[in-house]
Amino acid sequence: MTTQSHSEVSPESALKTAPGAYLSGFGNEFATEAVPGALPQGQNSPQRTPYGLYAEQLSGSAFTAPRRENLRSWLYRLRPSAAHSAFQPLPQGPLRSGPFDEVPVSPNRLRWDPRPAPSTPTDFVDGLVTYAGNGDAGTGAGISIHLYGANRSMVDRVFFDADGELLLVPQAGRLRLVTELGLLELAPGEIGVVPRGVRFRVELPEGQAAGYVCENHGAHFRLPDLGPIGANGLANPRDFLTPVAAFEDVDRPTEVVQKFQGRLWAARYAHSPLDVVAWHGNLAPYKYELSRFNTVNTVSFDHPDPSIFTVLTSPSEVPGTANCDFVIFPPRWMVAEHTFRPPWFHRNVMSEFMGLVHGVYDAKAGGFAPGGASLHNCMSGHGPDKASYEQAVQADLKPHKIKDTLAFMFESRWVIRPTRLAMESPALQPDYDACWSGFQKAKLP
Ligand SMILES: O=C(O)Cc1cc(O)ccc1O
Ligand SMILES: [Fe+2]
Repeated sequence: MTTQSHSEVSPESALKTAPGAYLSGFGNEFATEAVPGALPQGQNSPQRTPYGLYAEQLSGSAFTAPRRENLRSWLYRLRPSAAHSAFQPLPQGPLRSGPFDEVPVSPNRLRWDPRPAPSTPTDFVDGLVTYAGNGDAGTGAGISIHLYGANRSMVDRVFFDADGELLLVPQAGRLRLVTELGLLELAPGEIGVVPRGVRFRVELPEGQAAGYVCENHGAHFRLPDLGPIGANGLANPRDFLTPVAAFEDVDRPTEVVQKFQGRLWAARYAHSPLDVVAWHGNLAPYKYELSRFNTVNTVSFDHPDPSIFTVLTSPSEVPGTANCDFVIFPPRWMVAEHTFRPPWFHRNVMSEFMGLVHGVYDAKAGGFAPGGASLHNCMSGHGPDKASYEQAVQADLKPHKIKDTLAFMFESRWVIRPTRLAMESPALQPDYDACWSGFQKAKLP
């Protein structure tokens, strides 16, 4: 158990915590208290809790889900989170959820330039723009893919997502997520996951930030099985970090915004709801530094399918066929002999949405910029652009390190359907197909 002093107050918010204090491990049963003695011992719901804190169970799975799937935490807070007025609808803005049927889904390969930074004051919630998705938040399947661009911290405003867990992939600017369960600080190169329903405020220590969000409506993200890789490798459990308990005791009115069935709703609280003094359980936010990924790949010839780069997976009910895989293309040595080393041409049944945190992706010599995105849906032919292809077939196959790059993919068993906003965005590249034109015909003897 971790305990902390009540007196360490971060200057930016009234959060009582030791900054950067995390508990390590994936999916562990954690127990943490920001005030000594706040966590009840031996039971979850005593008649009288320590200090009169309010006990609340937050569940992330059905009560009766198998143990492996079962997620819940017990929160001990200054006030019940039930104490609020009615939620009122907010304007819809550019946020969407499934069913994604605003525009006919295109079979074309699509690619977007980075979004320009917002020109008006925009916080994380206002800065979320939905590009694509599948499934339906209401039926617990599929994903929604958003990009965010923000230039101000949320102030007296807190967000939670009733439609799914949020996988955040920062691309520019650090994020400080002040969550009900503690402080999660994220920088580009790291990812964070906030469970469904967990309230949080996003502060921007650098004044601006941009990145990607996968909102997962399906089974929660977990580590993939390793099969013949063995007991270690890829993302190792101990590198996942969950914040220790931290709370703020703030009596200013706070707007709590929730995303519920694709729409935003807001309610007033008389106080900050980030007032959880202690908690225990296995449902909590976590972060992961992607440079910790233990990359496994060929030491002979060819390269395995990119599933070898899976960081987290959200399974569907069909074995091995994910609702969503989060896959990265990290820096790594290329040593394959007599091999075309970049991604080959392929047409896949799974659909692929890609983003780039920094650097250059080895299948695209141009046009795929950090902060941009691409979408290759079920059965669409894609792979190296002409420039990458020509370079790779001529390359001297010495061991070569792919450095200073970080691309990623949200891959799904269901077609990823773009929104109207994405299809009508000026950032949508009209000439993406051209990167595969002009290939020389193969010459038969
Ligand atoms: O489309 C992509 O660039 C991702 C990808 C990489 C690879 O090496 C094989 C298949 C695949 O979808
Ligand atoms: Fe692909």
